[in-house]
Amino acid sequence: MSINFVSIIAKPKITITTNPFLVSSPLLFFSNKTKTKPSILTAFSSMSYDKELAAAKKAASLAARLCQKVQKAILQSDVQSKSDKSPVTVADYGSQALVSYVLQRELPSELFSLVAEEDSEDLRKDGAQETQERITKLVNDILASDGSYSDSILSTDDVVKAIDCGKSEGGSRGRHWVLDPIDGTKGFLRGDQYAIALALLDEGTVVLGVLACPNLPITSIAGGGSHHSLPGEVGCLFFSVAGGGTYMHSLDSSSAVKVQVSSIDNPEEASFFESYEAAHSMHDLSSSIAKKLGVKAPPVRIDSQAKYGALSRGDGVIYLRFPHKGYREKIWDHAAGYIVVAEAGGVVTDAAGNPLDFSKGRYLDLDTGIIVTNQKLMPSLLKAVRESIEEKISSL
Ligand SMILES: Nc1ncnc2c1ncn2[C@@H]1O[C@H](COP(=O)(O)OS(=O)(=O)O)[C@@H](OP(=O)(O)O)[C@H]1O
Ligand SMILES: [Mg+2]
Ligand SMILES: [Mg+2]
Ligand SMILES: [Mg+2]
Repeated sequence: MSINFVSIIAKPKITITTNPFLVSSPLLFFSNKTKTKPSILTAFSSMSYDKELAAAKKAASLAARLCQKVQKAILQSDVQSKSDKSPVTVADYGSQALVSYVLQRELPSELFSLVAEEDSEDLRKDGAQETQERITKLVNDILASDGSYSDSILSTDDVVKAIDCGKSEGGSRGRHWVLDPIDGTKGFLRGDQYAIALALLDEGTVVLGVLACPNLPITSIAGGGSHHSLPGEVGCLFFSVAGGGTYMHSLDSSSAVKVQVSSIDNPEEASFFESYEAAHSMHDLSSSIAKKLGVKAPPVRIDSQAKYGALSRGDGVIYLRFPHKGYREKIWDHAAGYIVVAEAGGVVTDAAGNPLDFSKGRYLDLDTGIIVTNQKLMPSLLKAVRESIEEKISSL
């Protein structure tokens, strides 16, 4: 059953559409070069983030459970709605509230700073009380099912406050958690891929990342260009700490395996990932780059940072992302994916080969786009990217 998006009628208040899980408002839709030096990495590798990692894994796993519950209900509902703008659902809010709350409960002694995608502006408007209550019930139900914090049941006010903890500006000083409560909301609504993406910045560097991908198959998706009707067991959690490698386990277990990016160095054998949504990345540009490189396989289009997770375990070798002119990338769309790939031996740069700099606040300032591959393929990929961009510019 396909779920389309809700058309946005210009009402300045929360639009609870016929789909009770989709919350949207016009305002909300608008809410939308520094390499990790080896010396810094070495310094971090001797630093322990054990407590933070355990808290982040717990937070992301519970948020994944909340999203799975809502996605099941969305897909069982018979609602058709439509929009060409960015959607938000009760699961985005619920996931953000849950992660914010769990991190603060698990790490009570730390100064808490969270840079996250959602805020409660629209939830505070007239008519949004019912939505607030639905989100609060979801959060309390997940906490109760886990048996955590049975001493406290959250009020709607607690939930709204937990969401609003995500307003931090981040930056190059101190520690900041970085969260995308549902990355790939459009994929989530289609029943496809999405991720709960949580990272920790320490002095401007990503030092920890957890990517929960509830719909990603446990086994490789290599060779499968389709994101639909995924067979077999699904639900993966990737996690990395700087200097410690990347690991993955099923969302239903905690027995982790170390993952590594593909070592393929012949582009003819390489496959590449790109956004499912053509509005999020220029598919014509990636196709010209792939052709120049000699890539034979068609692009694998999947939503969200699940692309970084899949690449970190070698399901594909290249990820190309070229937003249309004027779009500014946000740090929560890449921080967790970046460290998951980097710690698995991959390289993530902008289109000019500059490392991504997560220390500049809520946005990433970068040249043209983001490219990801293994160390061996990066030089030829950069050359193909440069040439294709030059050709595109001269053809305009
Ligand atoms: N115009 C435009 N260009 C580039 N990127 C955009 C654009 N609009 C949105 N976004 C962001 O894309 C996030 C979804 O990630 P992907 O693009 O990898 O997924 S998808 O395949 O396109 O669905 C998506 O993340 P979520 O909002 O968390 O779903 C957005 O932050
Ligand atoms: Mg969004
Ligand atoms: Mg996102
Ligand atoms: Mg999101």
